[in-house]
Amino acid sequence: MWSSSQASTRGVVEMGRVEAGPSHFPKRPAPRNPARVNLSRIHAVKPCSAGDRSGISVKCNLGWSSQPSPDLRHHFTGYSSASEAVLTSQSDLRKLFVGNEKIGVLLLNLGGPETLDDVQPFLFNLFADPDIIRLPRLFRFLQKPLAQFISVVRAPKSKEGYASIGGGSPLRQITDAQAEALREALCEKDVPSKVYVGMRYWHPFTEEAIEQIKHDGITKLVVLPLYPQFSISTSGSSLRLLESIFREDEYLVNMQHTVIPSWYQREGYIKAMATLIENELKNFPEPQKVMIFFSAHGVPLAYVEEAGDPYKAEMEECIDLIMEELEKRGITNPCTLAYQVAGALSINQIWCLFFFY
Ligand SMILES: C=CC1=C(C)c2cc3[nH]c(cc4nc(cc5[nH]c(cc1n2)c(C)c5CCC(=O)O)C(CCC(=O)O)=C4C)c(C)c3C=C
Ligand SMILES: [Fe+2]
Repeated sequence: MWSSSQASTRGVVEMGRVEAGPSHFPKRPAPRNPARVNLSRIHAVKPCSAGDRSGISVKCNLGWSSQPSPDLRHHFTGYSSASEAVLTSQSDLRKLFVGNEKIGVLLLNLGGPETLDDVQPFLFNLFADPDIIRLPRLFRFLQKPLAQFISVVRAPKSKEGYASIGGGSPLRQITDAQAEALREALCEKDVPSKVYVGMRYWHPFTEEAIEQIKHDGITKLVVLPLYPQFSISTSGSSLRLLESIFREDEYLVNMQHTVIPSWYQREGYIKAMATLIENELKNFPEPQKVMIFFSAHGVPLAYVEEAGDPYKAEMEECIDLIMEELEKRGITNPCTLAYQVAGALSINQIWCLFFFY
């Protein structure tokens, strides 16, 4: 059941419009004491009215209050009880109906080149994203030429990396497997749903997934970025794109939808991470003497310090939770966290690049 305390916690999301741009981020770190939010408890759904063309609204772990009006609490409650349908195959859409509703889940991810020939165009898409390379307003017209330049320069090094892991990114395959596992799990919970994959920078593009969602006549959509922690450069970028697609589209604006902006604090995730570490430690002759080294992707300092990106705070809190879980299991190893060099480029670094090449 919905309660006001749940509604004001992190991860409880109200949808109707996506507001994922940096300008919407409060300039403070994410609050501590996260709530463990259950997917089956998504309740704060705000349908868009026909007149509301503003897209999707993410009331997320950024400390915004998300008090749904009482009549909106019921939007998802019918799902588990009303689902007589048994979904046996993604393609059998007749079995997707729950009452009069067809439920979809859209998994968002980065995407990756599938072959070495894809590397340069993939990099172009990535660097053309203003959430990855942020240029001052005056220089925005340079975004695409710059993306072309950097992608061509970067491609040989990137190709080496992808060649060393078999000639392409495994991300599509892994994400497809996650989608199928999620579909099966939802089916077992009597929530037959179709699960879509929308990548930001390579196939299947988010736009392609959205076309499929419309074609399938989905009436309720859950949007789940596959990044456990929220960052402007990852989930934020995908949600911002989604916002622009929704804003332009009558069908989507009228479709009920909800977003899970981050899920790093979910019990299942924390326990899974702890189990991975616990099992890995067993490979050492003296496990208690091992330092646990967490390696996270870096993001530009300005995102965290100026735009209020909650990524660093969420990452550190996530690690605290994993370490607490390990402690409960009697594992008290020391740990450290390092951020990999963020590829993000500031305008100064871009000038250096031009100068250097
Ligand atoms: C240039 C800026 C970049 C920022 C900011 C950034 C943030 C960021 N990225 C991930 C996760 C992944 N990134 C991946 C590839 C990748 N990322 C960048 C640049 C930035 N990332 C580049 C140039 C590339 C291409 C590879 C390369 O040339 O090094 C991937 C791999 C995708 C795949 O092919 O499977 C992931 C995963 C996070 C989590 C993040 C911020 C939090
Ligand atoms: Fe990246």
